Amino acid sequence: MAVYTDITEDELAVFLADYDVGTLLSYKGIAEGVENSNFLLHTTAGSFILTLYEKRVDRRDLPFFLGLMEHLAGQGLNCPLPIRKRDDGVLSELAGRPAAMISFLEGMWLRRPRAEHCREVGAALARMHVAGDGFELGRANALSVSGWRPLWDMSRDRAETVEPGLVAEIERELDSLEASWPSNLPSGVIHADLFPDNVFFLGDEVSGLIDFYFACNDLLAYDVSICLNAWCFEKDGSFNMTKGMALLDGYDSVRKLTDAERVALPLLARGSALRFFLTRLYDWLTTPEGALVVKKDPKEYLRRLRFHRQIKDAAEYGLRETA
Ligand SMILES: Nc1ncnc2c1ncn2[C@@H]1O[C@H](COP(=O)(O)OP(=O)(O)O)[C@@H](O)[C@H]1O
Ligand SMILES: N[C@@H](CCOP(=O)(O)O)C(=O)O
Repeated sequence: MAVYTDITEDELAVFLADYDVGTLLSYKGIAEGVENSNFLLHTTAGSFILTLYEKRVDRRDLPFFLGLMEHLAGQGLNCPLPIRKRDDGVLSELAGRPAAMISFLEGMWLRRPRAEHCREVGAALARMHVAGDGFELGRANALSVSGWRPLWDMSRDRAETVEPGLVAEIERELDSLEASWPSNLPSGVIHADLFPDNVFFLGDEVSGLIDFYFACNDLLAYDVSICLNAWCFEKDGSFNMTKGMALLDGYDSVRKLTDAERVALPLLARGSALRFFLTRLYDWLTTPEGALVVKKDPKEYLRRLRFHRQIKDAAEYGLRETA
């Protein structure tokens, strides 16, 4: 589910009066998503997504997220375009929440992506990295290395209920990552959550990227490692090297990874596996039973983290030698 805040037709009519989007024909809540409340609106001018930003989104970040989508769309990337109000602003308020409308993208996300889709995603990620160049606003990544220990501290006391021995293992991992995390790799605007549910396809081609609400400035190759984690493991937990190769080839076809990025990839993949493990662990331990949100299994990312620890060279992900 992701309709935490419901809206009435009357509230919506008042909200829409600030926009030049024709007359409302219908609206409905969208069940998918985790963070915010989303509605699909049909008006005489077309289809739109209305998002009410919920408590985990800091409203001070909204100009970055909305400005970024506008910048990327302006660079030709297929992503939602925030709809401007009559007064030219993009941010509004509805039912006591910050709210915005963005353009509706056609397509659907793939439940069972294949290697050719991974190639497409790699290329789309690289296009986003290139398109992000020149975006004038900045946002630090609260979920990078300096954010992991505070996040862990919020779950630490109950972590062993998930798996005995976890406290010692995660503390060793944090010590190791904190001591060796790179800072001198190419950086820029990253999506930071480019999971299959945030990439739309029409047929076998990417039709759009959505959900920029974790986007920030960070290492570009960290974003690549997030995609390796999110796209290239099978349901049984095994890494699919064909998918890894396709994703990295796709990325390289648009933006070549530097030698330093290639060397750092296993370390970055450990970090990104830990990042999703930690947020899932927190949600796992704090989401009340019976809540309508689907809890994601933290152990899935613990297994990935353990896998990456064994990797000595990015060639094991399918990364080819540079020509
Ligand atoms: N621009 C868009 N065009 C079409 N559908 C969208 C768009 N943005 C969001 N959606 C729909 O809303 C769902 C939730 O959006 P998402 O941004 O992932 O929410 P959350 O940030 O709450 O996780 C998506 O899975 C998709 O079905
Ligand atoms: N991709 C994250 C959770 C964030 O969900 P989203 O619906 O905002 O993409 C995970 O899988 O842990």
